[in-house]
Amino acid sequence: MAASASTTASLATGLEGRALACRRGRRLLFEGVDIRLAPGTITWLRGTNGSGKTSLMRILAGLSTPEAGELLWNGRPLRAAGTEAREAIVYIGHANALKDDLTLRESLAFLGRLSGVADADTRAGAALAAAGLADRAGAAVRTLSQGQRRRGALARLALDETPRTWILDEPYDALDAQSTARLSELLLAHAARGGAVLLTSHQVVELAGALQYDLETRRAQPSRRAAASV
Ligand SMILES: Nc1ncnc2c1ncn2[C@@H]1O[C@H](COP(=O)(O)OP(=O)(O)OP(=O)(O)O)[C@@H](O)[C@H]1O
Repeated sequence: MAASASTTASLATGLEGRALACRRGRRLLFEGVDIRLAPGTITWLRGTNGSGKTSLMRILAGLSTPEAGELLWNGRPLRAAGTEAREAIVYIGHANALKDDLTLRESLAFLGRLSGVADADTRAGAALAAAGLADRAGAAVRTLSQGQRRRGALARLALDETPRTWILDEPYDALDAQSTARLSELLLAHAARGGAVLLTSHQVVELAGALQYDLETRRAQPSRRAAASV
C-alpha cells in the first residue's frame, strides 16, 4: 500500500526543499523546485550562469527566504529544528566565511565551534596541516592568496567526521590539482560515512555515484560525471 504523504514526510531524512521558488527583484528565478539531500549522496547542482544555483543553495542553507515552498529537516520544518539543523548544515559560499582579521587557525576554529565541533582549536591545527597549510595557520586571513583562503575554508570539512549536510558553492574554484584531488576524496569519504553533499562546479571532476539536479528542467538523475563544464 502506498504511504500517505504524512507518513512519507515523517520517514524522510536529511534536508529537503519542496516546491521552492525564488524571486530576485521582478524576476522569478525558479519555482517548483523539489530537491532532497539524502544521507550518503552527492548531488551536483547544474544550471547556466544566473539560473539561481547560489540563490537555491542559500535558501537550502537557511540563509535566505524562498518566495514559496517549504524546507524540511528530517521531515520536520527546518525552522523548528533549531540548533540541531544549524550545526548539521555547513554552507561554504564564494566568500568562504573566514574572518580577515583573525589568523587562519582562529578563523577555522571559530567556524568549527559554530558547527558544534568539540575541541575545535586542536582540530583546526590538524585540519590545516592535512590541507598543506600548517605554515600559514598563524597568518592573518587577509594576507592569504585566494587559493589559500579557499583551501583554508574547505579545511572546515575535515574538522571532524560527523555526517553533516555540506552545501558547497563552487568548492573547486581556485584550487590547484592536488587540492582538487584531495577535495574529491573528502567528498566521497563523507558520502560513504552517510553525509550529504550539494555542490556546484564549472570544472570537470570525477565523483563516482553522484546525482545531478538540473535547475532549469527541475529534474534529478544519476550522473556519470559529477561535474563537468556547464
Ligand atoms: N541580492 C541580489 N539582489 C538582486 N539580484 C540578485 C541578488 N543575488 C543574485 N541576484 C540575481 O539573481 C540571478 C541568479 O543569481 P545566482 O547567483 O543565484 O545564479 P547562479 O546560477 O549561481 O550563477 P553563476 O553560475 O553565475 O554563479 C542573477 O541574475 C543575479 O544577478
